Amino acid sequence: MTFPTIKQVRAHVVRGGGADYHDQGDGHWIDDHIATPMAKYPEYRQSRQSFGINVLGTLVVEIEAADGTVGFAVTTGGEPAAYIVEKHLARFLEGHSPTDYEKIWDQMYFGTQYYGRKGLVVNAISGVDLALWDLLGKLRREPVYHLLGGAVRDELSFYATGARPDLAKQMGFIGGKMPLHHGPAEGEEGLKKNIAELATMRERCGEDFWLMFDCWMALDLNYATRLAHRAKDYGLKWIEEALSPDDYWGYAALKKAAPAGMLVTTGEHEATRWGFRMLMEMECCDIIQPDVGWCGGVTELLKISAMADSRGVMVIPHGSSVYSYHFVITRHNSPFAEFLMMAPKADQVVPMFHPQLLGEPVPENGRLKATALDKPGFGVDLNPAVTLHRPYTH
Ligand SMILES: C[C@H](O)[C@H](O)CC(=O)C(=O)O
Ligand SMILES: [Mg+2]
Repeated sequence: MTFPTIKQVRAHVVRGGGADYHDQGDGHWIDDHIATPMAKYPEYRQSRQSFGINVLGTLVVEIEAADGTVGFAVTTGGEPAAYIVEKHLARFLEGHSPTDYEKIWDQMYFGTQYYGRKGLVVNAISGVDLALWDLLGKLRREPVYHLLGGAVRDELSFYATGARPDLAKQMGFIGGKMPLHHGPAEGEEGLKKNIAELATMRERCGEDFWLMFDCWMALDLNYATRLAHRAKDYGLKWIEEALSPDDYWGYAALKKAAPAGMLVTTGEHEATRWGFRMLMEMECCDIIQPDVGWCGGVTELLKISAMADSRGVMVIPHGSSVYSYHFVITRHNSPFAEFLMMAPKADQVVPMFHPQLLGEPVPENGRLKATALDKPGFGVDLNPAVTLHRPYTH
């Protein structure tokens, strides 16, 4: 069977929400005094945008085949990632078959290894990889989840990330992950406030609802251990990304020091099979949370997930919208998924990558049927109302 070869790869930049979900307007819960590694500087404590969390914007990668079919994907990376895609990665695709995604991934990774390996470059590689899977699905007229082995369950169930787990419970989600608002620089007072917020949510949500803290790399081992032990009284299910992603030793120690039954999770800022191998071999966590648009794309996630499965580690991707949904539905060791509440007050369900995608499915009553994914590729279109800017060509 012959497939049309890849004619052109294009990279665009878009501002305003979407895959760069931290790029929101004023008054959004996601930018309201959240603990970060920059919170030790008082001038950067109130707003993550103040230190540049949204500086990159969304990267849109389009891959056009010789027959005119276009696959696309969105991720974070903006203009610098667009440069890498156009000036460096495109050469490994154009003129080749879209079925050769293993070879293409290998060439993208090893062709950039001398300046890449993690972060922005792997975001760019992920964007290309996801656009390639979208193209393959469109050419084969099948949803990506069919190409990954098919659904292992009829529906996805979701926990919600946002400032209002109590509202998430009413909306049918299985749990609520709250941002941690105060880090070590705010001392004992801040720690008490964190615990008070958890206590309030436990009171409102009842005993059995999952409650988690997202610590966004903000803590040190001592603070994280103390937080975990105080949070145990309120049934905290997991403590997420407590430490720097480079501190594998700290995570291994935290996992040992955490109260029995409380899960330690991390990995949204980790990348590739080698990064996740480190997390797993060092026994850093109970759940790994690769972002599909940052870890290397679906091609790499398949390898990460197989490794995790063999060790009894769950893979619950960070955010990632449709790129997560098509993956999670195919994997036994990914029993549920994350839904990021992007409504400014976390009081209603809106598509995670709004407004960039058309047809982006959302959970109803905390669930999404596999059949909602039954469209070619990742099943979404680029919203024509969103302005694309192509800063580089090749
Ligand atoms: C809420 C967190 O600080 C962050 O914005 C999102 C995240 O880490 C997650 O969804 O997980
Ligand atoms: Mg997180």
